[in-house]
This record gives sequence, C-alpha cells and structure tokens, in this order.
Amino acid sequence: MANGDSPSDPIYSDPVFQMAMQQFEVIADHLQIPEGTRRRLIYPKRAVSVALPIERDNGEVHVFHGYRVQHHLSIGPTKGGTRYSPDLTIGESAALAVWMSWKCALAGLPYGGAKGGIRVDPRSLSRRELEVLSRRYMQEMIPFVGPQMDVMAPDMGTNEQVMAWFMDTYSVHMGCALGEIVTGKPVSLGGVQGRREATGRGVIYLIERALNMLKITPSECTAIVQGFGNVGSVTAAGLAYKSGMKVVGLSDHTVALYDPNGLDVAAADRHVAVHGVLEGFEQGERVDPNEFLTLPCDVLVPAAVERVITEENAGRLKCRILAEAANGPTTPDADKILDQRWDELFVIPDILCNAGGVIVSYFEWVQDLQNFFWSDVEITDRLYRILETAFTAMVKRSKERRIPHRTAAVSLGVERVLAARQARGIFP
Ligand SMILES: NC(=O)C1=CN([C@@H]2O[C@H](COP(=O)(O)OP(=O)(O)OC[C@H]3O[C@@H](n4cnc5c(N)ncnc54)[C@H](O)[C@@H]3O)[C@@H](O)[C@H]2O)C=CC1
Ligand SMILES: O=C(O)CCC(=O)C(=O)O
Repeated sequence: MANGDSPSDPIYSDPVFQMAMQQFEVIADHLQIPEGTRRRLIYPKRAVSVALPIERDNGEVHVFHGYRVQHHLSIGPTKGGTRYSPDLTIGESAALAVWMSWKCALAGLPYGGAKGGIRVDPRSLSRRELEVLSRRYMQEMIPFVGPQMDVMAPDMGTNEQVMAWFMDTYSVHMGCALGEIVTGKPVSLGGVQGRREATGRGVIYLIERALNMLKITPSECTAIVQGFGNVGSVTAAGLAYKSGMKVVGLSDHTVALYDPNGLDVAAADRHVAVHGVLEGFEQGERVDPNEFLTLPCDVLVPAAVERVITEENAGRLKCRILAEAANGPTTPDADKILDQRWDELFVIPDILCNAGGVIVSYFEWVQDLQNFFWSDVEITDRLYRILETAFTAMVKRSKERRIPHRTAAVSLGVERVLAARQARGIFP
C-alpha cells in the first residue's frame, strides 16, 4: 500500500485481524473486487478503546481496558457480542467485528458487525467488582452505542446478568427503560425465551441438516465438543439428547476428556453448575488438549476460542463434519488443507454455524422496538427458516462454482455488504 493509506495502529498488526484479512483476500479474489474497494470493505469504521478504573474489594484501584469496534454502518446499526477475556485485544475485537458483518449479511439481517469487550478474566472478580466494571464499560460506551447505532449482546465470559447491568446503566442515563440497547437480556427485562440456547440450537440444526444431506443417521454418530460454556454445553446436550449421538469428548480450558463409549453430558452439566469447570468430572480419560481435536469422531465442534484448527492438525482431523460453533477456529493455512479434503470433510463455517445467536438477538431487538413479543415456537421456527435459507444458498454456490463452503458463505455475505455500500455511494 502507498500514499499514507496503510494503517499503522495495533488493529492491523494483530494476528487475529491478519487472519480475517487473509480470509477476506481469498473472497475478494474470488469476487474480483478491485484493490481500493477491498480496503473500504475490510477496514473497520470505528474503533473505541477505553480505560476502566474500578476500586477492587481490597480498596486498591485497578485500571482495566475495554474496546468496541464497529465494522460498517452501511445497512443499519452494528451488532455483536461483548467478550470478557484476559487476552482480548482491539485487533481481535476488530476481526470478530468483521466476521459479524459477513455473518449478519449472510443471514439477511439489517446490521453491520461489531464486537468488543474487556481485557479481564471475569472469574478473577467478585460479583461486586464484575458489576462495577460492567457498568463502567457501558458508561464509557454511551456516546458510541444506541438502539439505532450499536447493539451489544453476550459473548465469551459474559451472560444475561452482564446484559442487564448494561441495559440498566444505559437506561438510567437516558431517563427511561430502553431494553433495545442490548440483546441476550433476562426475559424480565424484555429478553426473549431461548436466546441463551439459540447459538447451540442453530449449531444442532445445521449439523442435522448436513448429516441428512450426506445420508448419515445422527443416532449412529459420535461427537466431540471443545468448550463447555454457553454454546458448547447447549450443543453437546442437544447432540446427545435430541440427535441421539454418543458424545465421546468434552473439554474446557481446564481439562479435555475422552471416552469412546460416551460421556454423560447431563452429569457434566451438573458438575459445571457446581464447580464452574469440567476439571474434577470423573468420567472419561484425561487427554492432551492439543490432540483432543484429532481424536476419532463423526462430528467435531470447536466451541471455544480462535485458531485451534491449524496447519499442524488440519490434516489429522478424523471427523466427517466440522461444525465451527466458535468464531474463527480455523486458520487460513488450515483452510488450504481442509479444501483439499473437501470430499471427505464437510465444513459448516463459523459465520453460518453460530449465526443462531445473532438471529435470535435480531428477533429480540425487533420485539423490544415494537413492544410486541412472539412465542418461543415462533422464534425457533423463524430461526430455522433463516438458517435453512443460508445453508441452502451456501451449498448451492459451493456446488455451482466448485468452491469450499467458507468461500461460498463468506462471499455471499461480502457481496451483500458491497451491494449496500455501492448503492449508497462512494462515501457513505
Ligand atoms: N454466546 C453466544 O451467543 C455466541 C458465541 N459464539 C462463539 O462461541 C464461542 C464460545 O462462546 P460462549 O460459549 O458464549 O463462551 P463461554 O464463556 O460461555 O464459554 C467458553 C468455554 O470455552 C472454554 N475454553 C476457553 N478457552 C479454551 C481452550 N483454550 N480450550 C478449550 N476450551 C476453552 C471455557 O472453559 C468455556 O467452557 C466463542 O468463539 C464465541 O465467540 C458465537 C456466536 C454466539
Ligand atoms: O447476538 C449477538 O448480537 C451477537 C452474537 C455474537 O457475538 C456472535 O455471533 O459472535
């Protein structure tokens, strides 16, 4: 790049953002997007970084760091989760915001992508500290968010309670109750039934859909799920008790467990409800977390962090379906290997696989704006219809153009964002 148009801040050198850029280049080449337009599509519109001082329980003042990146504002407000993680960077937030844009566009939602959060391990805070920090984060974000500007939701390390604190802080500032400022709230504040389960429900729907296409019977399958939080635990339970699969592997950040005869997911859930982590759950064999994803199974579900399927292990995956419930689990180098294994390994790419969460968030936002609430059945039915449309479009494009599923799915999203930008003119 030349003429001073090469950005120099920490976003663009971040390895996760680099990964989003590399992925995007593949799509841009496929769609033959000119160079200048590429930059306009990938660079985030706004990136906010805030210092968050709070008084700890021991009386000391600690300053945490928070971020929010809004990728594009061409179609409507931006939308995306808020992550509390000790490793979070502004570059990672930007990558996740970019992926949110393609995800929302693929699902046909009227949003640009956003993401952000706080660089903190929420488990290291007391409940009071967590509340004070969450409220401070929202206070600092008030100039940059709004029901028509940017609408947050839960992601790793956050939950309904954190969304309730965000909603309360924003509403007190504005002088009236504004549930539509966040989604994933408790039902008592205008949240919707099933948002907590929505991402996992979507993952299960898509896995069953793919198995059906491949003429494989779900109840004859085995599954491995990495990550046992909101998304991983709901997915594992659904695969075990709805689809009838044998869940042979479960893991979280503390331990990876494998049993070819199957693990009791409900018992694992009860263990985590008491202890907070899988560590100490006395079933299965403890295995090396680095080898966990390469153990034999039919359905592999990474549902934790980015960049776990790499050049090193992609050739050794033994699954038939890779269902990317996490955001960005597969690196571009790994993709090159998976692309060669196209006939034996069916990839459900992240922007489709985990879209159930933001789709139901969209329903929540729409209902809050209208103060008119739908039934659980209506929500689930509409969720499945949107996922079905996106899945069918991805498979059709993949077959017609002989391109991998990720290229098909992301190119559909990018194309829609590009069309909106072109319709608005050069400087929207
Ligand atoms: N919560 C939501 O609605 C949505 C979440 N996602 C994505 O799904 C993934 C998981 O999110 P949540 O379940 O909400 O987070 P969570 O905070 O509820 O759970 C995260 C889980 O991952 C585990 N974990 C963390 N690091 C790990 C590692 N290195 N190896 C194995 N396990 C590890 C944690 O122990 C925990 O069990 C993230 O990539 C998130 O961005 C995507 C769409 C929506
Ligand atoms: O529900 C939402 O608005 C966002 C969910 C999310 O963060 C994601 O899909 O990665």
